[in-house]
Amino acid sequence: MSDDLSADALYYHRNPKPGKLEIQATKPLANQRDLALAYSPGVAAACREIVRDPREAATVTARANLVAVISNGTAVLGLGDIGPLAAKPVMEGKAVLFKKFAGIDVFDLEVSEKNPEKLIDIIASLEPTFGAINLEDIKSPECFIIEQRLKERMNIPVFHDDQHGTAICVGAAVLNALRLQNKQIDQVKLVTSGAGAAALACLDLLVNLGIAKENIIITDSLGVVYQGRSEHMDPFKAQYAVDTPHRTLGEALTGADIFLGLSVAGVLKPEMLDNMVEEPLILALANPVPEIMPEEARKVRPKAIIATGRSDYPNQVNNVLCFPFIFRGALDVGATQINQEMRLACVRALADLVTTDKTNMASADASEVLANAYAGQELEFGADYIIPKPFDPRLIAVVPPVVAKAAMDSGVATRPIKDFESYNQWLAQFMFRSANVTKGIFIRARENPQRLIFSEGEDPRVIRAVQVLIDEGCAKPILVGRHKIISQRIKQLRLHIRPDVDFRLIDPQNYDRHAQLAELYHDLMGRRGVWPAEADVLVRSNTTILASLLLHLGEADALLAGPVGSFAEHLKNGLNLIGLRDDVSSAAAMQMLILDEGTYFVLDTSVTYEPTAQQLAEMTIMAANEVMRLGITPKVALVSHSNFGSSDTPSALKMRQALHLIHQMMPDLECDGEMQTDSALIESIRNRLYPKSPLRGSANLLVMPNQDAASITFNALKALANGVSVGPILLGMKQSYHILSRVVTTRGVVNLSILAAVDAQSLKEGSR
Ligand SMILES: NC(=O)C1=CN([C@@H]2O[C@H](COP(=O)(O)OP(=O)(O)OC[C@H]3O[C@@H](n4cnc5c(N)ncnc54)[C@H](OP(=O)(O)O)[C@@H]3O)[C@@H](O)[C@H]2O)C=CC1
Ligand SMILES: CC(=O)C(=O)O
Ligand SMILES: [Mg+2]
Repeated sequence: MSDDLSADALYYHRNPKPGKLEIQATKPLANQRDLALAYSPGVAAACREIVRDPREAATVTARANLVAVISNGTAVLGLGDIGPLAAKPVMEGKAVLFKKFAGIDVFDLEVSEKNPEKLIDIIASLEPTFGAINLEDIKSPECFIIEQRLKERMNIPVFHDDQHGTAICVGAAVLNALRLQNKQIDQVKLVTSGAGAAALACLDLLVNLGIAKENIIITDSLGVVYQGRSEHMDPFKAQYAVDTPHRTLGEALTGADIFLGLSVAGVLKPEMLDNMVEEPLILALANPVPEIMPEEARKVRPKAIIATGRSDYPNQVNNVLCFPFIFRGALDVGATQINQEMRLACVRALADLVTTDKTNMASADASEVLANAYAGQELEFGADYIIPKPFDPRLIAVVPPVVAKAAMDSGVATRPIKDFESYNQWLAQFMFRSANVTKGIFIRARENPQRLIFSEGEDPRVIRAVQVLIDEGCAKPILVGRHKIISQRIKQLRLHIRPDVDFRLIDPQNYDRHAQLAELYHDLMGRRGVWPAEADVLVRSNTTILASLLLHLGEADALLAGPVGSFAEHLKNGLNLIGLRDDVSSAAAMQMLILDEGTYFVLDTSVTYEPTAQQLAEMTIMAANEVMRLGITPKVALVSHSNFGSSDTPSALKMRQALHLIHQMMPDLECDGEMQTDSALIESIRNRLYPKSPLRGSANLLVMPNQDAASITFNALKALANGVSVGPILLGMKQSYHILSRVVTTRGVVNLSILAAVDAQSLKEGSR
């Protein structure tokens, strides 16, 4: 490791707080009442519930989502027996990976105990605390016995990551590499460096996948493990001892197709590669430094496929690709073990993710996240891409469901999943934080798919989003754009939607209705200074105008303008050609903001610069109805610099008047004001100022006195609190007309599209 990387790593671990994780409460603990619920006396109710039925531990404690990462520090990475204390950074690392990639909570437990019997007793006694056990960096051969005995004793999954997590990733990499090299698995010769936990488990799985045992030679710190060797042997190594004249790694590699290194740094010398076939597969997986550096191997075997355990080279074969996702699937069905069926399902899912252009629930927008995360890297199945990348957001969507299914089919699931569609939607939240909030909208959009017209149909984000909408069955898209460009982009993005089959395509360069639409445009705009000749030019050149006219004619149910062009320009077209609802005097834009603390809405970020009290009241009612449509109960605060009449500035008076109007227009709405933002969000502060406020808990819809306040608040919250936004949701238009922002992602297009679809449905049903 370079001195620079070491220094950076130490800085990373030390700042801003020592270590990599902390515990966070998931429930409020702000007052006497919370204390009574969380702790004595209320907590006793939860205890009694578990006494009544132990399965309730999964509903009243964090256990079902809690994994123990346990090590005694005897085989830490390739650093050897450095002890449990020095192993702690690695275990904290595993913990944060579990959380980051799969939302699983972990306690890392470094145990100072080398005696297998005692360690087994210690770990077995932890069963009440955890939903599963991940053993880590425990040396062989003890690890085999420890795992086996714990599996027998415990009724929760026990998984030795260095064995099975590694084996699963190696299995997927080998299958894909052999496919590229056009080699049959039962014909290849494999040699290991290492005969420990990881190596032997990989071999067990590879034999299961078809490698012939007689084609394997294993080597350890003493060289080849041959039949008859007595020194430094154990029964686990002995299973792979072969009758061979070779005694060294170099000799053993003669004619070998695969080198599998799970030992220590630098043991594979370049000259040893001369003995291998011309196109070998070199898996040099020791961490942090591999058995051979890829550039050295490449000099001797230029056609080799090379993988390491590191993230700074292509083909990172590392168990991080497996453990978060296999545990997610196992925990979600309450599996009592992680068995071979589940492991094989995981191998296939990892291999397929790279080789198959498979569409899954969120593939098209997930691909954009993947492409952005690995900008500039080749993500086409090939010698430098045989295994998924750790930040591939599809892993969480694809692996847990197949693992869960395998657990159910093999009879080890205690809480089988009944509805995989909902489960998939739930998993999507790990890829996209908005997924949990929008899940109900997806379902509604799918019930009655609407015709959504996209005026910028050539934009890659729109094309990807259309793929998702079609895969999800939630819309009948219409794209405005040049046929040739859209077809090319579909191909470049490796999507599978077909123009004129899966979606309607309107090519403005080859459209026979320009004259008719130009006349309509002139009819609508003739008294606003648009001449017939101009109408003709605008309809031909401005796709938002063309799409708006089709929406006006009822040939589409909803329109998504942008993401090219300014919000103001698109809004102007919408107001001109679609117009406002009869009962409102202006439109408004609401942003949804998803933060760790919850989901909030901010109004009006982009339309009316200085709304009147009447306009504020109208937009609040529209916004509250929209929030309800999302399945969330609106709790409205009219925010201000003034707190319940503490100031009589024009702005404070305006908010008070707006409140008065809202009470008249929608008496049941939980709404109060004017108040400062902290009073709006924190009930205890509000209670000190005005305990009789009808608003309870935290407000979730913040109505701002003007556009500056709304825009500033929204952007500050989004930036500082790492928020995800959905919007702007345009309110008040006569038809479902929405505007995509210039910086929108594919997921953002999908989200606004389904909101637009549901808006169109409500319009048809007369419920908005
Ligand atoms: N990329 C990945 O995802 C993973 C990589 N690994 C890496 O694999 C390696 C082994 O881990 P693990 O199996 O858990 O540890 P173990 O302690 O169980 O096994 C280590 C093995 O390496 C062998 N070894 C040690 N020194 C040499 C040497 N000089 N020449 C040849 N072999 C040697 C040992 O030989 P002996 O039996 O003679 O003592 C033993 O067989 C580590 O580098 C680890 O980082 C592990 C898990 C996952
Ligand atoms: C990756 C891992 O678990 C190891 O190197 O031990
Ligand atoms: Mg490990």
